[in-house]
Amino acid sequence: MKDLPMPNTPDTPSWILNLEKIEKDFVFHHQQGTRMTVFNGFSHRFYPGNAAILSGPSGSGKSTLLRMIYGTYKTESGHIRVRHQGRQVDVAGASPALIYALRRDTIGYVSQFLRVVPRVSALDTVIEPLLARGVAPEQAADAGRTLLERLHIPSTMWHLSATTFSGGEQQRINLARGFIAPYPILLLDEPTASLDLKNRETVIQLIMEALKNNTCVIGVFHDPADHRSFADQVIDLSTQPCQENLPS
Ligand SMILES: Nc1ncnc2c1ncn2[C@@H]1O[C@H](COP(=O)(O)OP(=O)(O)OP(=O)(O)O)[C@@H](O)[C@H]1O
Repeated sequence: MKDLPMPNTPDTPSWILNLEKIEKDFVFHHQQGTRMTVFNGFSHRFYPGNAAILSGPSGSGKSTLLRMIYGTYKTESGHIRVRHQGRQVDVAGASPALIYALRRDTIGYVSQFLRVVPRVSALDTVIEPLLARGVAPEQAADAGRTLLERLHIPSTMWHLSATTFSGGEQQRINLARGFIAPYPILLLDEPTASLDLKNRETVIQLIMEALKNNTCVIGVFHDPADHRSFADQVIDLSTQPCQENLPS
């Protein structure tokens, strides 16, 4: 798919992410080809410095939408247009190289669970996104230590692999990794689910700082207090059809 240059005119769109008529089905080949439609022509525009919360009942497609924007799930049809390094690109149909570049420079993602790598220290896990951008290791390590301190991970744990960390500790490593590099778009999938009050407050602070830096934050948060504290808009996905279509 060809990338479009960003038009440099007064009409330049101010959106950072533009979902156009996206469709997503899951097909269960081992169950007589049962097809489940999660998105059926969903469109929405997202803006820099804006926080959007995805809401809707369990199964309405909140995580699926984040994974489609991040390029983890394929989009059946429609477009996921992103402003990336002065160009307009489409995640739907993007090459693996473009997905890699988008994830390095433009779209950050904090999933519900940390993918723990054995024998890699917590600090190295956290600073990897900065190293991928060419930041000097000592500068990256300083930034990593600052974030780990803010998220109350004791310094005695920084050089251990997160394999044996508790669920909440792993989630904080995941958050530190997600917030260490600035991204124009930051996707957060229930990032505060297993955190205590003190750490939840730190995460809200980090989100507010990202918003001030013009990041567009799109997230799933179940606590209405989170919605009130920073959300500019709540997008209700419950109106999206979630249907099972048996093959005829
Ligand atoms: N990889 C997959 N294969 C098959 N079905 C999937 C897959 N991922 C998601 N689904 C289905 O898509 C629907 C939406 O799932 P999703 O996880 O996006 O919902 P959600 O709104 O995030 O739910 P929750 O609030 O429970 O986390 C669900 O019915 C789910 O079973």
